[in-house]
Amino acid sequence: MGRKIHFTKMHGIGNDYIYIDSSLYKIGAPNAFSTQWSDRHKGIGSDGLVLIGKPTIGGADFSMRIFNADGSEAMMCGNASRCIGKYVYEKGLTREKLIRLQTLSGIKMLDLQVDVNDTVTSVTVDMGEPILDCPEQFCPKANLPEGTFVSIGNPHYVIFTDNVDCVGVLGKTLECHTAFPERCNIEFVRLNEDGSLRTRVWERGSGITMACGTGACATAVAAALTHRCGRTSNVVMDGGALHIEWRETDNHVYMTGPATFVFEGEIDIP
Ligand SMILES: N[C@@H](CCC[C@H](N)C(=O)O)C(=O)O
Repeated sequence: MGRKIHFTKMHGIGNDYIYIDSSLYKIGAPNAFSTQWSDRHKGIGSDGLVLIGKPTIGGADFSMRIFNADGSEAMMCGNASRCIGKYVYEKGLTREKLIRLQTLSGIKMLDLQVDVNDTVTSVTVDMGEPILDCPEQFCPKANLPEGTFVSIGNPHYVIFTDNVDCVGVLGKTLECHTAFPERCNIEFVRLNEDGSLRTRVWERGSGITMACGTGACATAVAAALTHRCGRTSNVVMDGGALHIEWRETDNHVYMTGPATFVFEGEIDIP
């Protein structure tokens, strides 16, 4: 017999996901549900599905699993991490403002900024250390535009170009390029006159999205490595901006930005 489950739609500067408290429901086939529910015509409409659960390891308060719109599971999601911080605090699942989130890429610390009305206005996420080594099978001689590979829980290839709108033409081809055996998220970036970084992103498994948190971190790291910026920068994506700091003292990347509730609903599952 079918049942109804409660979901919450949230976005982080336009990167929208369906959030489900998986401690309340058993979601047997999250990959298939992500594809079905993400459909913007026949489903709820989103860039993917996020399950918020109890941690399965010590030292964490909550856990996150993130599925792209094509059903593939990712190791990490920057925008969803911030949304989870707002979700667990404002829905009363915790009173803590420092939250340890278990992800497939390790435990991430969320630092919530809360106003006098007890509303979470922004969240800073310690995204950990960037990994700059290319994947083992990466073939530098492959026919790729020049770019910088940065992994920050998931893989990104950052291309500096004046024409960031080529995301629609090149994104899919580069995501699935033979240089990236596990596919890749692709960022097209232009340095603005004010020093900010205008970025358009093609996400592995979801296509063009309005923003990508890990993509913003990868962009900032690539810009610092190539001396286009210092160690702090504002990354401006289609849906808004994130502040990124690649801290010298611990080599960690810190991402700060908002998180927003959109609506709540119920959906039938078999
Ligand atoms: N939107 C995310 C990243 C989601 C996963 C990515 N598409 C992948 O497959 O690696 C973010 O905000 O970081």
